[in-house]
Amino acid sequence: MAGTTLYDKIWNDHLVHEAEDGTALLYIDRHLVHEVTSPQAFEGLRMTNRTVRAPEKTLAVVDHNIPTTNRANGIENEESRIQVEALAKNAAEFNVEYFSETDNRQGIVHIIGPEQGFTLPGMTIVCGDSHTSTHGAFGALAHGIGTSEVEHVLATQTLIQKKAKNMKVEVTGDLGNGVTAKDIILAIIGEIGTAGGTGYVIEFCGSAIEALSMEGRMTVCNMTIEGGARAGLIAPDEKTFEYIKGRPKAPSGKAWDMALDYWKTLKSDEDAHFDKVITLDANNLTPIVSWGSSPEDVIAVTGEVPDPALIQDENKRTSKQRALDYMGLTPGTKITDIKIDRVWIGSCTNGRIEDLRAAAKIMEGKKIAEGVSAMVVPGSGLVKAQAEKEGLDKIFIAAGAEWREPGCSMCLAMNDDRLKPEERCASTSNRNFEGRQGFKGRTHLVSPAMAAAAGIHGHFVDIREL
Ligand SMILES: CC(C)[C@H](C(=O)O)[C@@H](O)C(=O)O
Ligand code: SF4
Repeated sequence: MAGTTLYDKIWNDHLVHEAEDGTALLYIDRHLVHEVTSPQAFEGLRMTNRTVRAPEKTLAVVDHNIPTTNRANGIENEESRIQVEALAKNAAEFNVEYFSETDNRQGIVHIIGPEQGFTLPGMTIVCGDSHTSTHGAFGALAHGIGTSEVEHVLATQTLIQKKAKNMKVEVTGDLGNGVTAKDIILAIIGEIGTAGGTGYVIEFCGSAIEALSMEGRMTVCNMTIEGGARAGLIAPDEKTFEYIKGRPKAPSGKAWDMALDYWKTLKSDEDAHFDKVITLDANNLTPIVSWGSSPEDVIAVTGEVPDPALIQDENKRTSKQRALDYMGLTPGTKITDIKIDRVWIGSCTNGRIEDLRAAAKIMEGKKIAEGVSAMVVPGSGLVKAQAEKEGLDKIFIAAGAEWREPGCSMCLAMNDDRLKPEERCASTSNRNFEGRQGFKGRTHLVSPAMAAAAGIHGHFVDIREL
């Protein structure tokens, strides 16, 4: 019999029951909760007189709706305010630990989990949020769930699931200068398409993945969902253990040693069976810019806006033509000739300290181009504090960028941070859907260094040539 994959192992270790048709009940180790997808779930518990089964395995935080300036003034938008107030009330009533907007540990849910040592290898981790795949960077099985499932997990600490298939994405070779984790995952999505991972859990491996920092690995796993996969994961190694050690919620003492023994077993067997294997050579990768309204619409910074007329499939041709119209772009335009109006640096994809360092390195001693405005939003209060300790905030401010309070912000524009119609933005986030960053706003997905450089020059530039 063939060996098992990392996904198989975590699955088997959490299987409570499996019905004949393959429907399974999985034990859930960690449940992260935010204000958008939890109100009805808590309401459901209340109506049926239930409690939260394992409050110590549940952690709540506000991130999507909170303002990134003047928090003391409260939230003007009524819908946002109600959601935030509901989470505070629900967390108190159901005894769940809660990071409010005044807590310095507050931040984007997928940034604070790892930061607190709440996210650990080998665990099953869920959250009512699609980018829960981020936590897979630690060798955890982590994915998003819907609000009714949030209620189910709150009440039972289990989840009904069907097993996905195994896909391996191996990234061989080494990344060149100026090419980052963001470019790896954009290239992968460009290759497999937004439906390429449907029905699979992806394990990322290979020398270029191993060489990434934990921050970089989180960037890769974060966007797995944009490739359609259920989850993405990376086998834990010394870097993973090093990152976790000493974090507030990580095990310590004897429990640490025991955990470490277990974590070291968390890898796919040599002879494990994968249903699909994809290989990419990191040496061939370049900095990437998205040109359309789907994360699969990507091209090298050295390239040109593609011509949809050349696409054979009619539906695809029409949809890509529409994307170009929406983006206000003409086929054949050099990517480096595209001028931008805004720069947005942040999100659960690229709002960690390493991302801010990369952006600051480019902006240091420079000024944001005339007519361009830039905003830097740290992913958490702790990222913000660390950045300020390193003086990164001063670099951003001196360059003319705004330095904000942590949250999702203009990644999806649920607060006041949004693009105006037809404004063009170099953004470090993960989705470039129509209207994602504001009504008729135009999003180009890039790495933090690429976003910063576009801000300085007023158009996209190849950071390898700076
Ligand atoms: C609001 C939330 C449910 C949503 C998600 O699931 O991902 C958001 O975080 C996003 O990025 O679009
Ligand atoms: S930062 Fe963006 S992608 Fe991440 S959870 Fe918030 S809205 Fe979703």
